[in-house]
Amino acid sequence: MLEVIGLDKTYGSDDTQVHALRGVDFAVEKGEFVLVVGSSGSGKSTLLNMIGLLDRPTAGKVVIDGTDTAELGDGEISTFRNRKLGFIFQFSNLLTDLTVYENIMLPKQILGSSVPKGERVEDLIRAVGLSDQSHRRANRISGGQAQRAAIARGLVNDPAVVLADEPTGNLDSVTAGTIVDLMKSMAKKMGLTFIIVTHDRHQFGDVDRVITIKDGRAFDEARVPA
Ligand SMILES: Nc1ncnc2c1ncn2[C@@H]1O[C@H](COP(=O)(O)OP(=O)(O)OP(=O)(O)O)[C@@H](O)[C@H]1O
Repeated sequence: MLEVIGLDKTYGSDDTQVHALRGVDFAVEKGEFVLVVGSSGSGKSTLLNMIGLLDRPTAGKVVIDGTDTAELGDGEISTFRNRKLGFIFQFSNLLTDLTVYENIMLPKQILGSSVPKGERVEDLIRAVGLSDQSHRRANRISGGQAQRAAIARGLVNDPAVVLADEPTGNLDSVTAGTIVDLMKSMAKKMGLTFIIVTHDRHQFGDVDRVITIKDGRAFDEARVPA
């Protein structure tokens, strides 16, 4: 489903170079629920940005659902990203003038799916527990409800891989727990592959895999060098 091969990322020019990723290799199977952890500045967001095709690596490649994304031109990348990837951020980033329903529909509209599959969207909204909020404006709902809407928006195009950067980082611990439960249940129900960057590994309980980033290198949980 996802292969990260020899991924390297260097920021800046000669005198001020930061080598953020150094030969990162791993593969994730369909349906895996994976956490990416590591101390501040270790390279987690850089890795997520490369997998999310928001930035290009200096070397190496990312293969998503059989497509070598290094081969995609700049024009093809955004369509591929909208079709294959779902994003959930720390802040829900909803458009406050739109309703919950309209926010959730946005990725579908960007993709230009000619007729919105209304019924499936309704199912999704029900599954995230927002049926009675879907016609409220996004600025009239709570932080937890906004993150539920952001999850639905991230899943609406039935992505091959869902990428989440600190999805519980802005929530109190009780609400964060409900959001973790929701992501896990949606992953199971829809057979989705999740890759989640978090500072709070324990909030997530049992997961399929934990990848630790240390100084730009990736390690499986049991093998992180001291
Ligand atoms: N756009 C950029 N330009 C230059 N350096 C950058 C850029 N983005 C990240 N870096 C540097 O790359 C390294 C890795 O940063 P990154 O944001 O990936 O770490 P992180 O593990 O996500 O950190 P945090 O947990 O604090 O968000 C850091 O040294 C950072 O300063």
